[in-house]
Amino acid sequence: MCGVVGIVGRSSVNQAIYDALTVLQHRGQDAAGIVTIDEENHFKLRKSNGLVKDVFLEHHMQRLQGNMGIGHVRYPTAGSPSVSEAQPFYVNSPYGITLAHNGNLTNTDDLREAIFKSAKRHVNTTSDSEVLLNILASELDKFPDYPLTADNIFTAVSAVHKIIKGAYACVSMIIGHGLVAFRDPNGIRPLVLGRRALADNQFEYIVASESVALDILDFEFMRDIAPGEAVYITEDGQLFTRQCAEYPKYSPCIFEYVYFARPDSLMNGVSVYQSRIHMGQMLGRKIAREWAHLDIDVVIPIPETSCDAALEIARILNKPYRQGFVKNRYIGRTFIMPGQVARRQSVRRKLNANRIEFEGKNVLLIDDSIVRGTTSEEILEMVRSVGAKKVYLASAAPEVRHPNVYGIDMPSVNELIAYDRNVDEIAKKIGADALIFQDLDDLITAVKMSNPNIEHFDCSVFDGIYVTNDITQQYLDDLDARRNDKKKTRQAQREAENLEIYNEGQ
Ligand SMILES: O=P(O)(O)OC[C@H]1O[C@H](OP(=O)(O)OP(=O)(O)O)[C@H](O)[C@@H]1O
Ligand SMILES: NC(=O)CC[C@H](N)C(=O)O
Ligand SMILES: [Mg+2]
Repeated sequence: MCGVVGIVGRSSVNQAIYDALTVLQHRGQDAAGIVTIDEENHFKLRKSNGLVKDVFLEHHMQRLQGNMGIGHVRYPTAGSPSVSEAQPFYVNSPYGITLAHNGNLTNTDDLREAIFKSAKRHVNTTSDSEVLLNILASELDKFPDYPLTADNIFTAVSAVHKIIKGAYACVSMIIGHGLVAFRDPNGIRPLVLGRRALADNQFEYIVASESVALDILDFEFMRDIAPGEAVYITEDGQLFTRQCAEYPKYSPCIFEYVYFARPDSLMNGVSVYQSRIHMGQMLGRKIAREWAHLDIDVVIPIPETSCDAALEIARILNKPYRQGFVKNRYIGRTFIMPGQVARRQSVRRKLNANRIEFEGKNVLLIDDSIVRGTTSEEILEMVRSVGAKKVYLASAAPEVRHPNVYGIDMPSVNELIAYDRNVDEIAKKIGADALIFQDLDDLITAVKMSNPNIEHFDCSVFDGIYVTNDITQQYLDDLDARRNDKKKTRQAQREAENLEIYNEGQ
């Protein structure tokens, strides 16, 4: 679930983009990149594998000159984790274009072949995002006159919408023009628009995955970019917007609210924090209904994402809420780590149980979701070892039983703990005395409470319904074969020394 940002400013944007990426870090921990356009109309690019704080050293920042730029934090969901697939990507024709992408395309193989045949474009990596950039470039190339008009650019985005499938929230820059951002017709991945007034009543603009990036940079939140909509901000700060999809349909990914997004973000008119409070209310009521016979001493969240829901559950059950785990603040998110060994080890290093809260007690542990079961299995072992009597577990999301194809790296049903298991079997595997999941209808209600206008969500990981209508069993089988954990580990070793054609240096 990567994070993207783009700024069209009136002074240097390097530090602002860096700061935005630090608050989008929770969306991708594997690689980071920034590209700016300097005074001489040259792209200045720095990207590499690693966290934002490690990728950009002072000399890189000094080189990232210019008043316009885009940035990316990566959580790989297609291609390889090699540094050559870190973003933003660059193509030199037409004009020079760079692009950063959050999401995942579902017809990449066809597109790769088609773009080679139709436009003789060779895509040198296995990244879906680089294919996307080449499709956009090829559509922009169809207009003979320079410079491109806003109308040309929107026509190109409309064509892109017709050609590509899947999830995409993109920021892009075209030399001599400005910044272009667009969101797929289902609005699966988030994208927001903001502005900051200058003394002369002109505006600087920002586009970002989450509104938290606007907050910390003192940009005013204008609105979500609509599904299918494109935004074009010229280098001198003129804003153009247009709906470029024929049939846009709001279907945001519900897992953003469950886990991915920061609670202080506002997304599709819904406060992520408030949606988690509502998830806690719905689940709390279900627990009160179905577990009245259980003797619960204390409610304890498994940090960090579940804390907001857990507090509400404790309130509804009228039980004490306790911070039973201490989280190591220097360890990132476990779920978005690339391999199972790393995920398992990092749960241990990240969370430690406070014996005093567990010894001799019947505890109700709350997590926002149980996906592979890595966290729950480790945690259950841990709390037993510090003397918990009975351990009950509740998940603020329903059972995850289907792969994700839209930018969450869950390619293989066999890696999902709820696949082919009922709740009792999952409880047994995890080692819980009792286990309860949120109902999907309740989860949807919880998120919709803040914005009833959203008619539909992408809930594919829970119900197996893919909003792009193009996902076949064959596609899922191929995805599994290509991206399951074992396969990725082998690929990472092989790709480690891949050539970095476009990277400007260390
Ligand atoms: O069942 P699993 O496969 O373990 O995945 C689910 C867990 O992973 C996430 O935590 P993570 O540590 O990534 O981040 P957090 O600190 O934001 O909770 C999520 O919040 C669950 O705790
Ligand atoms: N999670 C994402 O948004 C990933 C973007 C893109 N598919 C990549 O793998 O780089
Ligand atoms: Mg967690």
